[in-house]
Amino acid sequence: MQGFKEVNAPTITPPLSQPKRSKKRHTNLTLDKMMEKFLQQSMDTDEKFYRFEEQRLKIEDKRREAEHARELQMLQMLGQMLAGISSTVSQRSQSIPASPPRRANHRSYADNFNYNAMTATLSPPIVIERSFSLHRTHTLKDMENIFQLVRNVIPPLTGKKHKGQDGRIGIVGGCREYTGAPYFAAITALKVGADLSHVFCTKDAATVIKSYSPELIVHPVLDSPNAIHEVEKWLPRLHSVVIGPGLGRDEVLLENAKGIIEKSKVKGIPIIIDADGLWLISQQPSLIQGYQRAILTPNYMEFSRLYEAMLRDPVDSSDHHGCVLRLSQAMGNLTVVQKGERDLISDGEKAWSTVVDSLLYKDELHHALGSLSTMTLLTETYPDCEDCPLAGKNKSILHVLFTKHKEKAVSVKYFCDGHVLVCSHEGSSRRCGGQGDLLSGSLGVMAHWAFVAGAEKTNGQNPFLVAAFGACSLTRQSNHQAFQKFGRSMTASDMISEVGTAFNKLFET
Ligand SMILES: NC(=O)C1=CN([C@@H]2O[C@H](COP(=O)(O)OP(=O)(O)OC[C@H]3O[C@@H](n4cnc5c(N)ncnc54)[C@H](OP(=O)(O)O)[C@@H]3O)[C@@H](O)[C@H]2O)[C@@H](O)CC1
Ligand SMILES: Nc1ncnc2c1ncn2[C@@H]1O[C@H](COP(=O)(O)OP(=O)(O)OP(=O)(O)O)[C@@H](O)[C@H]1O
Repeated sequence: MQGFKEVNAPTITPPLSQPKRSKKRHTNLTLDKMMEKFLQQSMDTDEKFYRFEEQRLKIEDKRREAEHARELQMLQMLGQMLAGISSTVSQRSQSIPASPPRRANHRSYADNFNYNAMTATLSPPIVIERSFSLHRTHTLKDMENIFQLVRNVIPPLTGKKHKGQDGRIGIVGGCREYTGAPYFAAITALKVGADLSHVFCTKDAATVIKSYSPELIVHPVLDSPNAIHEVEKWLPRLHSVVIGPGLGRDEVLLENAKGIIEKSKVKGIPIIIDADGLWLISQQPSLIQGYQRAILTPNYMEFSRLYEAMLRDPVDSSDHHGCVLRLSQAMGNLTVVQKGERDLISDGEKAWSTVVDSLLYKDELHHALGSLSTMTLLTETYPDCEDCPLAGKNKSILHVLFTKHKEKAVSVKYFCDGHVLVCSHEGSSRRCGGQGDLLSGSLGVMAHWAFVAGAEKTNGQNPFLVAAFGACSLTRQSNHQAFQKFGRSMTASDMISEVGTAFNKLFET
């Protein structure tokens, strides 16, 4: 009260002539009125304040709604994108602006999509990441990205190098029956750009192979009693070994090849396993299982053999991508190149994609991701996730982590089929023998190049995937060029003559 009087003192002017009592009454009346007035003013002010506050909240709500709608829209885009990917067989058609690579894990592929910048700062950001298409198909831009990674790992030709620096490759194979295969692989390695190419073969194959080419260094040791030791002596000088072309199935030779693989693993040398080397692996997978510097290059037959040995199931002909992925995983994430009409390449890595959001309510989330009909809820156990409305979808995997009150999804993750890189570069319909040997020889060189190039050159990606893509496209391009010239009479030797120009066409631009 005291404060009230003081505050209002200047407005009170009681008449001086009035008796004390009535003056008091008058004063009381005035005070009552003033009190009433004050209360009224106070109420008005409060009302004004609340009206203003209400308006402010409305605006805030609208802003949130708009933001929310934007985020929902983005999730829908994601849904459409994934639905498109799973249903499209020939062309991926998104043209989402790529931001600097943001990898879901250390192996995920280029062109990750990061929508961070598209989200407002007021809400926790939505992050949609997807690793490089490594899925069914690629846009031209995606393909160009991988070609660029291959180009990055090719060592420049300079006057400062000495012989051997650009690659010393060993081919383990060549027996009485098969002399062409190791020759094709070894000469291709040279034509691609290796400096030295060694062939470790049996005694009776050696002279024949030497007669094909003076460029090759041929060691007639593979059937000698101390074969493993003889090859081991050379291993410190080799950058990679290709095991299998023309090796045959002789028990002694396979046993020696096994010993060479073991010695190479100890030295950490990249190993490419092809042809009869794959036969050996399908008998004893543990020999190479888990050695991630190995690349397996099976044709369809070799792939089936290995798949059945590892997964105890026949190949699922309706899911080639999944089979390649599973075989690679079963082998401990080795790089697998399944050769064929389209070469399928995988290191078994799955690509996590993530959507993070704190605004989406369950039903909205369900709606937004409704088009992800090819997805499955990840069966990871999140305590708050059991009544997730997205459960039961098939194919890829999704996990949703709700807040404590199960109202808002704070984290959504889905998963693509995994990394399956497809090389469908144009080759030809000619299927003469020896093309796989060209591939393994060129892969021997490219695996070394990519391996030593470092993560910066491969954009942090698995160098063996980059090498495999490079070797597959080169083989197919050589095939294409040779077929243009020779048609049905084209042979592996004709392809070898094209390796140089094919290489220039693809990589020296
Ligand atoms: N000039 C040389 O010296 C050359 C030597 N070479 C060397 O020969 C060795 C053995 O190699 P490989 O491929 O013939 O043996 P392997 O895997 O047992 O196949 C056997 C049978 O499997 C089938 N088949 C094959 N591919 C298939 C496919 N894609 N899709 C479906 N089926 C397929 C086909 O069966 P068919 O159709 O005859 O019934 C085939 O006959 C090895 O050391 C290699 O390096 C070669 O490099 C060539 C040049
Ligand atoms: N149907 C096809 N169409 C186009 N290219 C193909 C086809 N099949 C295989 N290729 C290409 O030929 C290359 C060799 O694959 P192929 O299946 O002939 O290997 P392989 O049987 O191991 O060969 P090799 O005769 O040397 O043992 C692969 O890189 C692949 O790109």
